[in-house]
Amino acid sequence: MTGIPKVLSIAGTDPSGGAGIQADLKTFSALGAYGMTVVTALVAQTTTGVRAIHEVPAEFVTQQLDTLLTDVPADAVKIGMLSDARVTRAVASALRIYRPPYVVLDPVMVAKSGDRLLAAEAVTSLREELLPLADLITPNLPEAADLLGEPEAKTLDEMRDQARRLLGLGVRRVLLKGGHLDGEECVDLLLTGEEEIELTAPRVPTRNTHGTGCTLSSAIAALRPRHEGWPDTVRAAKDYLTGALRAADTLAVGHGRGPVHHFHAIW
Ligand SMILES: Nc1ncnc2c1ncn2[C@@H]1O[C@H](COP(=O)(O)OP(=O)(O)OP(=O)(O)O)[C@@H](O)[C@H]1O
Ligand SMILES: Cc1ncc(CO)c(N)n1
Repeated sequence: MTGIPKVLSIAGTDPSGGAGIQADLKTFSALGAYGMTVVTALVAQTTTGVRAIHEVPAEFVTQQLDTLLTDVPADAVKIGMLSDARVTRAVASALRIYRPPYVVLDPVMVAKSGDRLLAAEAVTSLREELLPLADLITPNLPEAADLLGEPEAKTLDEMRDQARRLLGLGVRRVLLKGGHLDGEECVDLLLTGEEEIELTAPRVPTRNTHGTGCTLSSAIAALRPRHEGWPDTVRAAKDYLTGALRAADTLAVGHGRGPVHHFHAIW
């Protein structure tokens, strides 16, 4: 496409600015996209964890989506925290109506602090209604295990098997993130149905990793309209994230796991 891509994040909030919709907007701006948002939940959280969640009624999520998308079509959509099954279904129904060209689904379930961001009973709706509408899903290892109803992968080989089984659930492409495994490198696996690609980045020695998942999926959505294909886009997005992680220690935000630092990159 030509021009500036208009990219929509459908997600929850983070007042500390490190994760959720705030991280998504920072990522969109840093990568030269025009950011838009539909809020699914207000979350009282910071670098130390989640204190409370105030859910947005599903009807109001639909109202936000209709109001926005009848005026401004999105060139790409990133979906993050959905909170419950009704919101999940509301988002699925809007995707069927408005058919944005690229849909990146980060199946957010549990925050790094261990707090649930998606009701356990909503996993079925996520799997059955939303997964088939996504062009790419970006689960971490616990999320992949939950979607498959299996134990978490502990090795790269187990990751590969699970990524293949996720494709079997009817999703078009899977980026299985290996950030939770140990090792000097962070290896993610991209399965497109045609190719299986290992994406490797050096593990940045920092405890400031709040918002890595949000940043990666947003970077993919921001970059996809201007890149050739998914492998190219995902590589560029991972490079952006690694840079933001390397810059994380220049920030000193909060008493827990601090956020990554978004700066204006050349794309
Ligand atoms: N210390 C690190 N250095 C480099 N890359 C990392 C590091 N930690 C995570 N990553 C990368 O960050 C991305 C997100 O990985 P992770 O598996 O941590 O996702 P996540 O658990 O969904 O994140 P979040 O908790 O923010 O939702 C992946 O590409 C992963 O490889
Ligand atoms: C709103 C929100 N979305 C996603 C995450 C990822 O952990 C978070 N902490 N908060």
